[in-house]
Amino acid sequence: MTPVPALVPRVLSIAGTDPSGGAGTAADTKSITAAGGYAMAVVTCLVAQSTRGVREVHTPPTAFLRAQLDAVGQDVAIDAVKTGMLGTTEIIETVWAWLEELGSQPAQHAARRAQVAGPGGRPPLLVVDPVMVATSGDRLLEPQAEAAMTALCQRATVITPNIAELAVITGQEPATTAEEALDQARAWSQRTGTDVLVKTGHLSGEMATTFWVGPDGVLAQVPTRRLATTSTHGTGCSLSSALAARLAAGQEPAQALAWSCHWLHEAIAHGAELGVGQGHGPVDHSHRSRRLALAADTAPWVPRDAVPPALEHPDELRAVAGVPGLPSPPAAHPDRAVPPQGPWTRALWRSAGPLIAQIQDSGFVRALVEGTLAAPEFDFYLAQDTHYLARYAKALATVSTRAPSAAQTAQWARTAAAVIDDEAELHRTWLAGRELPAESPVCLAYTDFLQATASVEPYAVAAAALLPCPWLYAHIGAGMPHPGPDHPYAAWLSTYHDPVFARMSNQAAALTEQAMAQATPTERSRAARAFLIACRHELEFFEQARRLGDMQAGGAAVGQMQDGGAPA
Ligand SMILES: Nc1ncnc2c1ncn2[C@@H]1O[C@H](COP(=O)(O)OP(=O)(O)O)[C@@H](O)[C@H]1O
Ligand SMILES: Cc1ncc(COP(=O)(O)OP(=O)(O)O)c(N)n1
Repeated sequence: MTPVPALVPRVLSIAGTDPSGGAGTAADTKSITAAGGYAMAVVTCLVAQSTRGVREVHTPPTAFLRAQLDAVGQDVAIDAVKTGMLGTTEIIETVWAWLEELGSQPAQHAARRAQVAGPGGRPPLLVVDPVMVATSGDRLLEPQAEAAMTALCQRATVITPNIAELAVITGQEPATTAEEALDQARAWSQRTGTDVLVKTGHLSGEMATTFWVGPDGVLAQVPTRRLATTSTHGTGCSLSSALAARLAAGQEPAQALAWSCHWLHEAIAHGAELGVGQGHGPVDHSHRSRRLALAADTAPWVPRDAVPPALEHPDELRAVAGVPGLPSPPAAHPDRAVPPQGPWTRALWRSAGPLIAQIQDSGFVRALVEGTLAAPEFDFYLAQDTHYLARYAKALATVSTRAPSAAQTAQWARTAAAVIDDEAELHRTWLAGRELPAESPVCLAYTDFLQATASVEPYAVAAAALLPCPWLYAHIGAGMPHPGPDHPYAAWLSTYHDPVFARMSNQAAALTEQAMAQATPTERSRAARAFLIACRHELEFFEQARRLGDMQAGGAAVGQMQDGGAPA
């Protein structure tokens, strides 16, 4: 069957400007694009602002606002509207009137909209970010326009106020806890029928969780760890715009919220690296897409000249540069609990030190260790790891048949048995009763590499290819703090924290050390390449789960396209 392209929802932002690019229409269009939509923007107010605050606001006549809305609305079928800074009552009324009239658009527009969110005359989705005050404390909505903004909120699909805005809309004092904010949102939603995002960025505490609240209470929540950063300019604009795009692509609220919050979290985490401005800096809206572009790079993992063609002495093996484009933390040193077992394994570690540091620093591993990894990402990882362990154990068994002595054969075979009996037990318990999905491309690529290397390459090359898996896991496990009982992945972390696992890793390193010592210089060179390639497979294996949201969103949109006919 010919693949149907994923639907690209057309999302209109109606908001003010920010010439420094962090908030307003600039943030909205970047966020809609990042979330897979086609972004359009109508400007309400021209704001002379930067990361240091607002200097001046110029508001063009509302007749010109109306002219912009008509220009885009009469030409383009709009799948979702997101409003941001509206500034005055007159602007809110102009937008309201235009939204009402949008209901009588030409038929092809309605047909197109029906594909994404069911039939209906009005734009199927209206996300209102009731912007009132900027982080800098500057007002972006006249106080006398708060009533009109509250009325507009009631006709939205979902609103995205911060704590202070929620208080104005619900007529309460600002909440001081998430529970208070949830109560305010639930009561207001019961009265109006409109859903509310409760954002807790302005509260304190370890978590900055975001909740989707409807009349019956919390429909979905995305727990995210609070980041110690000042790069939070425009977070509200960005979240609401990404959400509008994901909803317009056909995602359910829970999925759309999860994607938007995780994407934003990454953008906030890397905002400071942009080095933009001297005040509250912007988030890095493109961090995720740059990461994904990197994952599609076709450059060889281990360049031809990275490893000498023959290795007479361990010192000839130099550190190989890590993955270009990823942050480069200082090269990793082996943990004392899982040290190299001689000069050759020391040289192998040295060659991969920059890459191992990148693996430890990778978004997946960090989120897993700190406990903020989303449950679907962990489940995906664990399911793939289940496939991996089954094939890894077979590769170990294959190497055992090729070992030069009975003692070495027995050691490899015992490791194979331990992988199946002990390590995979965690997976069996976690995934009990659930159907295992098929192997991912990344899992297949890694396990095919291991099984082929174990079968046909010289013994030392096979041993070196199999070593990164236990060594990296034992290294990560040994270096992390003991997980507390509330850690969602405590069972996983404890498995790799366990001294029994460290012993297994040390044994694999000792066998590889012996094999390298007895190998020819050319075999050692191939072994070093195999070790580096396996380390890189480990990085890919961890990071694949962080592409999960995109695959699911594509699937949802494709389904709707097939049911709804061709795009307009
Ligand atoms: N320091 C932070 N660390 C992590 N996430 C944050 C942080 N500050 C804000 N966020 C996230 O940014 C989004 C916007 O939150 P908030 O700051 O409450 O609203 P606004 O930007 O509209 O004032 C929320 O999803 C929140 O979780
Ligand atoms: C033009 C414009 N619109 C909105 C804001 C406020 O954006 P927000 O996302 O709430 O971000 P901060 O308040 O965190 O900056 C703005 N500054 N300018």
